[in-house]
Parts: sequence; structure tokens; C-alpha cells
Amino acid sequence: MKKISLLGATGSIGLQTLDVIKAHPDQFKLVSMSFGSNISSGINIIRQFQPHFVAVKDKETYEKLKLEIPNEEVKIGYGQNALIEAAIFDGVDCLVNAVVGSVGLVPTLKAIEHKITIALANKETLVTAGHLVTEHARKYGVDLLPVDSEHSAIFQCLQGENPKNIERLIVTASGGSFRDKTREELTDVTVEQALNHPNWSMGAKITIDSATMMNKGLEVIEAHWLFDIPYEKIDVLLHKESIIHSLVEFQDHSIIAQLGTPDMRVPIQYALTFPNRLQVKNSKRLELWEVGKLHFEKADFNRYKCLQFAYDSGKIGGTMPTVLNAANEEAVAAFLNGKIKFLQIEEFIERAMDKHENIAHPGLEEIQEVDQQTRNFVQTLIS
Ligand SMILES: NC(=O)C1=CN([C@@H]2O[C@H](COP(=O)(O)OP(=O)(O)OC[C@H]3O[C@@H](n4cnc5c(N)ncnc54)[C@H](OP(=O)(O)O)[C@@H]3O)[C@@H](O)[C@H]2O)C=CC1
Ligand SMILES: CC(=O)[C@@H](O)[C@H](O)COP(=O)(O)O
Ligand SMILES: [Mn+2]
Repeated sequence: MKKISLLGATGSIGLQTLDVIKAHPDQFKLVSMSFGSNISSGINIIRQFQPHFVAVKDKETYEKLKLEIPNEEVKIGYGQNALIEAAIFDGVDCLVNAVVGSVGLVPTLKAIEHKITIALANKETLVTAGHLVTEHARKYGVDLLPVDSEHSAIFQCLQGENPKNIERLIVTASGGSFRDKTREELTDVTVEQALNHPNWSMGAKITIDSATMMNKGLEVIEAHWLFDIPYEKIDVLLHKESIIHSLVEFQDHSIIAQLGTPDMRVPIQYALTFPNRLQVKNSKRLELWEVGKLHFEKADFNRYKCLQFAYDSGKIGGTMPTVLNAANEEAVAAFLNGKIKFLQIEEFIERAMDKHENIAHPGLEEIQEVDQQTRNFVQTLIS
């Protein structure tokens, strides 16, 4: 029985992780969890899965939850320390990090220190401090198992292979909600239009990131750290069907790919059951004859400036990816709240990067300072 801690239980990945846990009660037990402020969903989950510990975002949510869930049933906490307590709760075997944003960084580092396997969906953690997380994982001998569909695909393609034979990673991209629009047509797009992803149903932030192509940029940085591959050997390939979830080319020019219908329960479950595979309930089998054609295009770095910024920040290294991520988080939140226009997301990221004096080998405190300073700077641009 694998004891699971799930951070971000009320989110898109969180709920799909709960589907996997529920489908295999003989394999998994939820022992601790966190959510932000979606209290109705949180209460449902607590009642159904009866975790021993629950962390919520803030005191207000905590007070409301205490009224609904008598303390003797479950221990409740709030804030960053509670998120860490949930991540390292007594007996946890695997942490599923499914929160959104760099808030997931410190809980991940603490879980690694407690030799807890990490199933990582929260890509912002690796973008913000990939060098710290991977160094920590090596030092404590902890596996970082990818949940992100492209990285799960690459991980699956690498099974049985010698990493020395990798020629390049090919990360596929749907192109997002505005893939058929020119840059000129992006001037007045709405939040509602941006949230209409062509292939996946996901949380709001990642859906906007897909539309700006920042999601793919974050995924390039994520792949760099997860698989220790230089940026020059990580390509992005536009593939509008999102059926090939990514590919690996080896030095004999063989390309291995992982395909499937768009269903995040597959990579979630693979991370939790690795190296075994279990059936995924009601998952739709991919019938290629039904699909007919698959389409591919080269990524256009002028059309998708955020992709360029991500490569630039990854190659610069140091605290520049921290700036990229923090600026993106603040700008996307402002766009979702109707405070800025879609194209201002990339504008504010570029200005934050231009302004930043890079720190080459930052420690955790420097990263946290740069993260906060970047957020403060972007807030001055928004207001
Ligand atoms: N959704 C998908 O298909 C995919 C997602 N990912 C990655 O997985 C991560 C989660 O994505 P997704 O599930 O879409 O996100 P959602 O927005 O759907 O869910 C985010 C979760 O994190 C919680 N949360 C948000 N902010 C905070 C905070 N400050 N403190 C504590 N908890 C917080 C939310 O709580 P609440 O809602 O209760 O406020 C919710 O439980 C992201 O990093 C994303 O990039 C990667 C691949 C695919
Ligand atoms: C499901 C998943 O992993 C998301 O990252 C999704 O792949 C969005 O991808 P695009 O950025 O290609 O639209
Ligand atoms: Mn992805």
C-alpha cells in the first residue's frame, strides 16, 4: 500500500490523481493533502478519502474548514508551514505535487530531505530552482517522477535506453487556444477565448500558458532538469492533435514516441505505479485509423515570444528562470483577473528579464528573494 500526500487536491491534476487512488484502493491510500480555498471541493475530498492531515492556503479557509470538519476527524493547518507538513506527513511514501506555482518549491525540497519520492506535476518548482531540486534529489537519492504528459512520455521512451545515446528530446506542443491566430489578431483576445484549449481540460493558469506558449517554454526547462539534457538538444514540435505526447531521438536517428488519447490519468498513474502499468478506468483507447492524419509544424519563435524567453532564460541560468516564472505567474494572474491584455503578459516578462541582474549560483534564499522582487516589479507594471 503506497501512502500518498497530494498537494493541490482540488485542482485539475489533484482530482484526476484522486480518480487514480480511488480506482486502485488496494494500491494507494491518501494520508495527507492540501488545497487552496475551494472549501466545498476540499470537504468532499476529506469526507471521501479521510486523510489524516489537511493544509489549506490561509487562515480564513482554515477557520471555515474547522467549522465543517470536527478536529478529531482530521488535523488541519494553514499557510506554507502546513503545506510542508502535508508534504512530509508521517509515513508518506510518495508526494504528488499538483499545486500551481512556485509555492510548491519548498515542500518539494523538504519531502526530498525526508526521502519521499516526488511525482511532479508542478513544473514551476523545477523552473524556479531546478538546480536546487535536482541536486537535492541526487544528494538524498530520491526519484523525481514526471507527471507532466510530455515528460512522462519522454520518461517512458527512455526506459531501457542508455541516456548517453540520446541525440535530442522533441517536446510536442498543441499551439494552444490561439494557434490559428496571427500576432495582430491577439490584440484584443479575451480571457474566455484564451481558456478554450483545443485538446485538454486543465487549470486556468496552464491553459493561459499554453496560449502564450510559455507552458512549452516551462516544459523545455523542466525537461532540461529532469533528463539532464542541454537546451541545444531540446526541440519543440507543433503537433495540433496532442496525440504524440513527446518523442526521443537517439544517435542512430531512431525516434521513439509515446502516444495516447489526451488523458492525464495515464501519466499520473504511471508515475505512481512505475515501473508497472495498471489499467486506467474508462480511458479511451487510441485508434490511429480513426485519427487518419497527424500534423506537425516547426515552432515559430517570433509568433510565440514566450517560448524564446524561456529558452533564453534557461541558457542564461542562475536566477533568470526564477524571474521568467515569477513574472509569468503575476502577469497571467493579472490577465485572468482582467487587469491586463493578453500581449502584455509577454511584455511584462521581457521587461522583468531585461531589468534583472542575474545571480549565477543562487541558494534558496536568493531564489526566494528574486521571486518576490520580480513579483513586486511586475505588480508596479500592472497597476
Ligand atoms: N491540469 C493539467 O492537465 C496539467 C497540469 N500540470 C501542472 O500541474 C500543476 C497543477 O495544475 P492544475 O491542476 O491545472 O492547477 P489547478 O489550478 O487546477 O489546481 C491548482 C491546485 O493548487 C491549489 N493552489 C493554488 N494556489 C495555491 C496556493 N498559493 N497555496 C496552496 N494551494 C494552492 C488549488 O487550490 P484551490 O483550487 O482549492 O484554491 C488547487 O488545488 C501546475 O504546475 C500545472 O502546470 C502539468 C500538466 C498538465
Ligand atoms: C496535459 C499537459 O501536459 C499540458 O502541458 C498540455 O500538454 C498542454 O500542452 P500545450 O502547451 O502543448 O498546449
Ligand atoms: Mn505538459
